[in-house]
Amino acid sequence: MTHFGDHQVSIYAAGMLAGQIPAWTTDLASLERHAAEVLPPEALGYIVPSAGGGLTARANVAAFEQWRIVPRMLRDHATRDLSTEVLGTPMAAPLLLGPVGVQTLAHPDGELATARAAAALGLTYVHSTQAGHSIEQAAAANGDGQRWFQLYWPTHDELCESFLARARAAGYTTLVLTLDTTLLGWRPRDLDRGYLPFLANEGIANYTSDPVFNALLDKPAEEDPAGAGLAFAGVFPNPGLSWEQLPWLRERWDGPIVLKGLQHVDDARRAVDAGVQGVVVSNHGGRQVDGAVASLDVLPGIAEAVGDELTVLFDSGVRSGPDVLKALALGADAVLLGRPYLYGLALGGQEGVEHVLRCLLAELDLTMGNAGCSTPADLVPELLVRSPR
Ligand SMILES: Cc1cc2nc3c(=O)[nH]c(=O)nc-3n(C[C@H](O)[C@H](O)[C@H](O)COP(=O)(O)O)c2cc1C
Ligand SMILES: O=C(O)C(=O)c1ccccc1
Repeated sequence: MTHFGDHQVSIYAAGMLAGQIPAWTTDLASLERHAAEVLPPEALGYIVPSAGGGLTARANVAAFEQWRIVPRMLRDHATRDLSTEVLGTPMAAPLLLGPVGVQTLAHPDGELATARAAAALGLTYVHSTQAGHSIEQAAAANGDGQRWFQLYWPTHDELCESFLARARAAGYTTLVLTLDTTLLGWRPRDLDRGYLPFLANEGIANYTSDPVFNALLDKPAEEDPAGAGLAFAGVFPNPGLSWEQLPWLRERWDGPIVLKGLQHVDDARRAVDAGVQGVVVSNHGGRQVDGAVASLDVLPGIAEAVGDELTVLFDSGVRSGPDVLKALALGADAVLLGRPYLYGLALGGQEGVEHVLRCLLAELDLTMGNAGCSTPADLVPELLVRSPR
């Protein structure tokens, strides 16, 4: 049982008694501003912005504001327990570190720092296909921790099989198949800078550490980074994917499969028929379809349609403990965090990631307690009312 609130409060209480203030802000909403002060322009320009004019990214955050918590009183919450189990994976809290590519842009330790932070807090690390460190390196950093692998399904079957075999061998238990990025979205901030990390061989470590990928190259990646970048571009976009291909993947991965990026109830119903175990209701943090519906707005409908048959995860716009509470109350079994932990990574590597997670979990724990809730099972729709925006 983990009392994140007590833990965090005691850390800061001890610090305050010693006349210290925390190294970084505990106000997660302002983390982006702090990270912006330390991140190089390319990194900042890649991580922070979203597709188009940012309508969906803003809507994701704003959607949480229309839901308000109705705290309940005199419900003993002296003993609180945030722990849960999702698809057989034990979690200290219903929060995963979502798959984010190219974390080496934020900090040289990149995914290694994130995988270590996740393990230290008993949370699940999700390794991106676009990571700056390889499947095996991140697994070693994650150690005894819990880890899932996110797949961008390459157009090259043998490469896909190789990724799956490596992930399985390195102890990743669940496969997260991302469906919303078969083409990179229209991202003016990257386009205007003429910058894409992959062409500079940032974020293709899983590929350049793969024998099948390397066999596609004329020269080793170290000798010809541009060639490796182009070879990546030859296998990455996969707009031809369709539901008909899912059985192929199902046959090649014997653990749970989660489809990430669903926004429509009918797609969630098809996921049930496809024999997968879960979905992530997500619009990729607004980085793909600008103008897409806010992710939280479609969560209740999807949870109602498939919540009894599939594990329902959620991301896009989670910025605080109360946000996690709201997503769970609206039907999510757990949420994935995106940009906020990247800001922590930028500020302080592993410690920075841990700081963000501790703050978020402490705020969740304290908010739950003050609302009269002791466990994730207490987070039900009746805890919320809808207020005008
Ligand atoms: C810099 C960056 C890189 C990302 N890379 C991936 C990725 O490789 N695979 C993936 O499935 N999602 C990726 N995502 C999307 C996240 O998994 C997640 O859906 C999104 O960040 C959630 O929104 P939030 O940032 O508002 O929390 C990325 C997001 C960011 C910000
Ligand atoms: O930038 C992203 O959001 C992302 O998911 C991605 C997709 C392909 C290559 C690199 C990153």
